[in-house]
Amino acid sequence: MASISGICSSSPTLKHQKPLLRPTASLLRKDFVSFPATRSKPAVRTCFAQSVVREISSELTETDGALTKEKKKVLEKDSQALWRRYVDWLYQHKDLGLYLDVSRVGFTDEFVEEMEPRFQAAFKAMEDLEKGAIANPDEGRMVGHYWLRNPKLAPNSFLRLQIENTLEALLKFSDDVVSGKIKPPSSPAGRFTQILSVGIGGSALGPQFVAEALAPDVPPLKIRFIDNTDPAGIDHQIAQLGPELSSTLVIVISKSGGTPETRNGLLEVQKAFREAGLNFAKQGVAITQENSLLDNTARIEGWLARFPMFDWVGGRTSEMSAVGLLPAALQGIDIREMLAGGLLMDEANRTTVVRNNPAALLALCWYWASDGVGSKDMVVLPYKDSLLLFSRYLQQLVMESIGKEFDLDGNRVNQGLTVYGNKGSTDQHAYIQQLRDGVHNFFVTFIEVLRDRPPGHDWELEPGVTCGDYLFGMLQGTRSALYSNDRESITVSVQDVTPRSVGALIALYERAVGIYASLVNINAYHQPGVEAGKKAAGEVLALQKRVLAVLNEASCKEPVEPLTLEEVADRCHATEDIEMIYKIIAHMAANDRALIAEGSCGSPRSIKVFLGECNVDALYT
Ligand SMILES: O=P(O)(O)OC[C@H]1O[C@](O)(CO)[C@@H](O)[C@@H]1O
Repeated sequence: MASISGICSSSPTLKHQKPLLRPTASLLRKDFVSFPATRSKPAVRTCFAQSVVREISSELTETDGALTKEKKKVLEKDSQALWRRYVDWLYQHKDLGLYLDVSRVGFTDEFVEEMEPRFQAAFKAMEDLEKGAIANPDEGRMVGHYWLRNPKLAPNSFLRLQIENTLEALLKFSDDVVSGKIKPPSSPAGRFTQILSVGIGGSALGPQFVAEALAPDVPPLKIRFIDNTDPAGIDHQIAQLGPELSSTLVIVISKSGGTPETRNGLLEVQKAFREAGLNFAKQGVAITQENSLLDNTARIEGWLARFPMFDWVGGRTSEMSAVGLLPAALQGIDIREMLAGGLLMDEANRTTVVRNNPAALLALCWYWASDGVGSKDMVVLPYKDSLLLFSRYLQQLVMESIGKEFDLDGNRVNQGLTVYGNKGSTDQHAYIQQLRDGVHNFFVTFIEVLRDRPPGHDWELEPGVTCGDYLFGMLQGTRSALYSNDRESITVSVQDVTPRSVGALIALYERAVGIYASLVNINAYHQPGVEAGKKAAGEVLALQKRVLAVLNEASCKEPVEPLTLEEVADRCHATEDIEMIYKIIAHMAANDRALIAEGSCGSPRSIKVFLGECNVDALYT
């Protein structure tokens, strides 16, 4: 007898598949009648390059020496043309100290002109959204994250007061926790020292990004995250807390209040509290929609505090709601400054002049670079360690918003914009080789931070050069190297990583996503595709329960009746799910679930399986 220790058979090697041709892309182009086929970006960019090439060929008639000289002259001309483009298109927000350089994206004036009606429609849609239109038609919801930083914009005084009161309440709660006025019941520390945030997706990514970007080196409360239903990951977080569990404020975040991963995280943490003899309720905080399962649990169990997540704020745009603001405030981050940065950026994004509207400029570049169908990926490269998680945060914001099967008119479009990235210059030693020389399927967004270190801390590690100068040089060098090989890039520059600039960056991308969604005519604010995976996961767990019941029945027989996989599937009335049944059994066997299998795990057909013990009670339930 052998217990199966996992899925032993090697999975079939996936044949390399050619990327799907994009019927939708050509469809879209056809639909877009004002867009002649000649619009194609490579042609236009060649055009820009060709003017230089023409100059080269007319001048390269001399000897080798003269040729070199002429080449140099031409290169200067090229750089001057680039410089003109840089200056012409550079966007600057003076108050925020934020710059947006789109000069290394090759859109033409004609393209901008042709896109103008679409932009005006997008601006109008955004205006309506801010006034409270049902901008998420599938879910019949308003979309109000812009009101969070300017409650006066909310369409009625009830919503305005909800926002203002929540902000006041969470600031007061945070002050009381940090000052020790609100304290854990049985901690030797006498005050909360740690936060354990339990949440997933939009209920984790914003707080994670902001903590990494802005938390001081010695925050009043340190933060950790449980953002998965991986038991080993959860154990690790709890183990790392050790005795400080008694001074840990557990913030459970879930808009719906019913996300399984978050529920599991909560149950695991509550178990750890019980085992440590601690009263979870006195250390638990819920951030969720009113009357959700989580809200009701927290209310009935008498948790320390509850804060609302509003119906009209989506998970991926919730960083400036209680979801992001409470953990940030508890870490000593100035959340009013974050909101101020968001507000200033929102104001800038309300102009209907594309070249003066930073979010529209981003959307313009995305459309140009990816042909409005996601034909190229967006690589996000912040050259600053503290912005490491910005790319991961943007991944959800952009991909969950833009990745849609249908457009607003019900046409199948399979839209998307793939986002990935990590940080520079680290990634120069990982995948930038491919970006420069390999498959041309991306455009880059550099995030540049001008300030290297706080004033007074810098030093020259070689004459005239600091460590930060190297980082700067790496960014500029990579930007140039990519451009010289026809790879497009956007550069967003901020003076420093501050609550204000981070708030502005979040607001910039939230708006860019909204505008881009309008340009490609999709609903950015729902996520129907995620439901399919959740539903399928639920079905797997339901099948597992049936498998266990069948095995239990056979194992309670005298003598025990080992079953083949076919027999299990048959008795579960799930012959079509035999592969899944094999996987369920293999997974249970790998986890000491009193399951015994005979046969070779490499040949599933030979396996016979039964339970190590019979649960008589379960037979009759
Ligand atoms: O906050 P909730 O309801 O737990 O949802 C978590 C995440 O799950 C999703 O609904 C789907 O991934 C995201 O949109 C959301 O941010």
